[in-house]
Amino acid sequence: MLELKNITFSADDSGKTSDIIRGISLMIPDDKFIVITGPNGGGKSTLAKIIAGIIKPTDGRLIFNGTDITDMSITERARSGIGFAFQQPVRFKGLTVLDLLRIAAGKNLSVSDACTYLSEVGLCAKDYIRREVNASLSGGELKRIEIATVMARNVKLAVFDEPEAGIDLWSFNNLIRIFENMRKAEQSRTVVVISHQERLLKIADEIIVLSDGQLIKQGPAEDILPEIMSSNYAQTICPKIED
Ligand SMILES: Nc1ncnc2c1ncn2[C@@H]1O[C@H](COP(=O)(O)OP(=O)(O)OP(=O)(O)O)[C@@H](O)[C@H]1O
Repeated sequence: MLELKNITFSADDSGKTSDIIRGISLMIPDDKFIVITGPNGGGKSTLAKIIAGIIKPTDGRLIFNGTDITDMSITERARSGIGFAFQQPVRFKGLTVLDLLRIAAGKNLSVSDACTYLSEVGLCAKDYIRREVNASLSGGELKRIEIATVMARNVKLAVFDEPEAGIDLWSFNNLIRIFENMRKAEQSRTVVVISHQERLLKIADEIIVLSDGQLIKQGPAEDILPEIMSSNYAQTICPKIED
C-alpha cells in the first residue's frame, strides 16, 4: 500500500511560485486497478513523478508498505518495487530493446522471455529485439517497449502515465488486457494508470480525480464514473467565473 501524506509541490514559474500539488493525502491500496483522471493541467503527471521519485515533493511524505520513501532516489524506489512508464518515453542511444528489457528485469533475461514481453505488447519480437532504442522508433513503438519494460520489472506498484497516447485502437484493446493481466499475475500488485479514456475508467476498481492540484474524489468506479460522465461535472471541478 502506498500512502501519500499531505503532498505539496510548488515550482518556480518565471520568478513566481506556483502550487502544482496542494496538500494531497490519499491511500493507494494493494491489489487494485486504479485510474487517476481529471482535467488537463490538474497535476496528474506531477503526482506520478513524485510517486516514482523523479521529482521531490516540497512538503509531505510518501509511505510505501510501511517504509518512508520520500527521500529515496528513483533507483531505490524501483528496487523497492515501484515501476513507472513515462508519458514521453526516453530514447537511449546505443542500447538495444533487448538490453533495455534486461536492465528492467535486473537479470540476464532470456531472448525467449524478452520476446514474450514484446509479443504481449503487440510487437513482432524478432523485428524489434535487436533494434536500437533510438529516434528511428515511432512514438507508439517506444510506448509499447516502455510498457514491456514495466512488465519485465515485476513490480509491486506499476504507474503508467497516459499509456494510450500514440497507441492505435487495436493496441489499445490489447493494452486493456495487459493491465488486467499485470494486476492478476501477482497477488497484491496494484496498477495505477493516468488516463482520460472512458474504457479504462470503466474497468477501474477505483478512480481518483485530481483538479487544480487537489484531490477532488476517490472511490469505487461505479460511484465516481457516473458523476464524471454527468454534464454538471465540469462545472463542479471548474466553477464558472461569474460576471
Ligand atoms: N516544473 C514546473 N514548473 C512550472 N509549472 C509546472 C511544472 N511542472 C508542471 N507544471 C504545471 O503544473 C500543472 C500540472 O501539470 P501536470 O503535467 O501535472 O498536469 P496533468 O494533470 O498531468 O495534465 P495533462 O492531463 O494535460 O497531462 C500544469 O499547469 C503545468 O504547466
